Amino acid sequence: MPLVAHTQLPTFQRLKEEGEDILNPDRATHQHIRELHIGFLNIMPDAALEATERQFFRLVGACNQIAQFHVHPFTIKGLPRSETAQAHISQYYETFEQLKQDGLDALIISGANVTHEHLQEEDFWQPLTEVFEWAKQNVTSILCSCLATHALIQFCYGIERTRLPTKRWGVYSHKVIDRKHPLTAEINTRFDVPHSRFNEVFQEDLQQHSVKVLVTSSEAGVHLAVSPDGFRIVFFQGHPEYDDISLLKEYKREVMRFINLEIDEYPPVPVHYFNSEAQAIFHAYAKQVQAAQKNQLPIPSFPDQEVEPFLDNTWRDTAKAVFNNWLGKVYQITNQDRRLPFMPGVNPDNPLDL
Ligand SMILES: CC(C)(COP(=O)(O)OP(=O)(O)OC[C@H]1O[C@@H](n2cnc3c(N)ncnc32)[C@H](O)[C@@H]1OP(=O)(O)O)[C@@H](O)C(=O)NCCC(=O)NCCSC(=O)CCC(=O)O
Ligand SMILES: N[C@@H](CCO)C(=O)O
Repeated sequence: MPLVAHTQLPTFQRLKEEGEDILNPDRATHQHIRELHIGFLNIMPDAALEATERQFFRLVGACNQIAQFHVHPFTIKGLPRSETAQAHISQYYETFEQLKQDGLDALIISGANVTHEHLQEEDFWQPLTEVFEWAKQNVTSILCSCLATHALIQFCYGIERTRLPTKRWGVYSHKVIDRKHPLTAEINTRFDVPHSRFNEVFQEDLQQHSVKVLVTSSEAGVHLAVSPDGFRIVFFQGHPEYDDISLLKEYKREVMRFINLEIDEYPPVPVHYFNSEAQAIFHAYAKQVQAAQKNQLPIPSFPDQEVEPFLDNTWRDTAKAVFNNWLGKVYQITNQDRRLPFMPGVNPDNPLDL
């Protein structure tokens, strides 16, 4: 929540010049205080459906303890769903139709699993672009994670993602390259983010289309970027929402695929994620698995519980800070009527007046 410049203290002016959010007393007394309504389009596969819900709800809830947030989960057609997942959706999710009528201040779109070579061949492509088309006109800002980022970058700017020779998988160090942008204001200038993807969109391609790149990693590429208007679409290529154990679960899935003879090579570990103790445990486990296979003995169970105490979360604080900046800015410019994206006087082509 922004500071109110309730006196002439020079610090207010100085901070304002540095880009800090400072409200003048008149604006502060006339602000229409209300709750924020955030849509959450969950397109993750069944196994991660509820974990992903928790991750994004947690980020929204934990980023700011003062404002009130209503998060509205919904999904789209074109994704395979088990009976259990479908029952969960039917019981607890809202419909896009209803949300269109009620209005949203912000929209989060999760990552997804893909099965086709080109994103436009996925069954969920058309429904996803329908949500996006509506949100672009009616929602103050849309935040996309990983696959949603790839899909919307393709849809908006015609940039197709590129398949990487090996999966980008691990926890990577990042640097803020635009320290003036309100999304990166007052956050750590170097911080970690998990990535988990076979594909990438590149900084030069984004910049050629005037997409503003804010945070990059020398090893993992772009993490955070915004649409040319500076705010209306926020792109995350990494997964700042991941739990401490999310990459461990993905690693376990890959090892299980090896054990079940679905892949030929024992999977590599996600990089910069396991410390030396955890790596030693997994190194020993890989040897045990391969020896058991060779000698046709029972496969020892995966040592996840042994490893869990060694896992660190080195990304969540910054993830919360970015979310807080994002939702704070949404609040400052959204209309009192939640069906309208902007207050009077806000320029949709440059809503933050950058
Ligand atoms: C890795 C798995 C398969 C693990 O799921 P499993 O059901 O096997 O897990 P499990 O070991 O049986 O454990 C079940 C418990 O763990 C929780 N759990 C499951 N997945 C979790 C996760 N990712 N993070 C944290 N917790 C998780 C469950 O809610 C459940 O908790 P309770 O028991 O407490 O209820 C899943 O998480 C998954 O499918 N992840 C999504 C991977 C993915 O498709 N990502 C795409 C995004 S990547 C992208 O968008 C770009 C794609 C690209 O470009 O390549
Ligand atoms: N953007 C509004 C808050 C939401 O009603 C204001 O600043 O008055």
